[in-house]
Amino acid sequence: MSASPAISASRETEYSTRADDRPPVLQVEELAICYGKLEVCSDVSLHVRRGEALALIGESGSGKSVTVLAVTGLLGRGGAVSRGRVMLDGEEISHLNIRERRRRGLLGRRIGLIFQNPSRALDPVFTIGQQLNEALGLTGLSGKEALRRKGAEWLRHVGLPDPEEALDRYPHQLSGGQRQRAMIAIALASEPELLIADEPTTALDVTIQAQVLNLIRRLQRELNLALVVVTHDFGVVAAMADRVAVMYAGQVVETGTVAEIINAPRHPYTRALLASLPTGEPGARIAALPGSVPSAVAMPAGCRFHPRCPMAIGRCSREAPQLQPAADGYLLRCLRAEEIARHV
Ligand SMILES: Nc1ncnc2c1ncn2[C@@H]1O[C@H](COP(=O)(O)OP(=O)(O)OP(=O)(O)O)[C@@H](O)[C@H]1O
Repeated sequence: MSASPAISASRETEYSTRADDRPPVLQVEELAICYGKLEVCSDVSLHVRRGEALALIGESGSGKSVTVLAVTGLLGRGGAVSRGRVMLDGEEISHLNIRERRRRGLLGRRIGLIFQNPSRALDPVFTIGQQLNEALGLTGLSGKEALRRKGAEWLRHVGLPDPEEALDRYPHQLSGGQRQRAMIAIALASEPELLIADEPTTALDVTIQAQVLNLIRRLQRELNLALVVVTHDFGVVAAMADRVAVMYAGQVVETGTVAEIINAPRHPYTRALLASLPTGEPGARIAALPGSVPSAVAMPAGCRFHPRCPMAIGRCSREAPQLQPAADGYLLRCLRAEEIARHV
């Protein structure tokens, strides 16, 4: 029996335009990404609207970071989009080089970035105020006093104590949590429409993580931003997102609302990921997921997850499943989707 027809991109488009006539802020359609001849992502489709937060989740090596790098145009040496499209507000941007992206204000201006490590994102030789000024300048704001006033306002917005004073500080004069807050202020000061947060709290102390997650979520809602948050942590998904795209081996394997994915996951990979979380109950056993994500040089034939899948049958090693609608707005990539649906 053959696999179902490839419909991922068209279905993503169909679903994404049903509820709201405006194009999504970000729409990624059947994206493939190569480094040299190596295809590290081969079929990524997702979208996010204004006021909505989408989490990208998957184990290390599943392709989350390269997907957001392709969106920002920062794939680096040898990296390129080889198929598919990235659309920002309905305009295709996948083919634009860095110079053209800068000219159109895509980097920093329309797409804000929050990285895992603020020390890498902040420039150590400039004060927080100077770095805020650069972002504010992108909105057309000018004049020393106006910039200072607005800069302090942003630092107050992200909860930095003594915002006026913090403007004159260098990054190394702030604590880790404060640096992360300053980076968030700088990312938002240019008033982007899309905010991308790649593992935004992994480098922070556990006690600070929840505060920073809450801050990003609050600002995303207040500013009605489209947010893509990259994580390997279902706690972050639950705290931050409206919808989730689960990635495995360079593909989206399941996408739906947070409630659908966390309460009633259908893909065997998502189920295994959730089953491997500690429950907190004393003596509870963790069902660990055996094996690891295959590398791009040794991608299994058929379903990429089949060697690790507890539900795999013969055809899973031969047929490559497509991302299919399993319910309204809910997409699943599994050859056994219908059987699974009967048991949900
Ligand atoms: N610069 C690069 N050159 C070649 N291959 C790369 C490069 N960057 C990433 N890859 C490959 O792309 C695949 C996806 O990697 P990616 O970093 O996107 O995964 P991830 O899901 O973000 O993992 P992590 O959670 O560890 O960041 C991996 O197989 C990785 O080895």
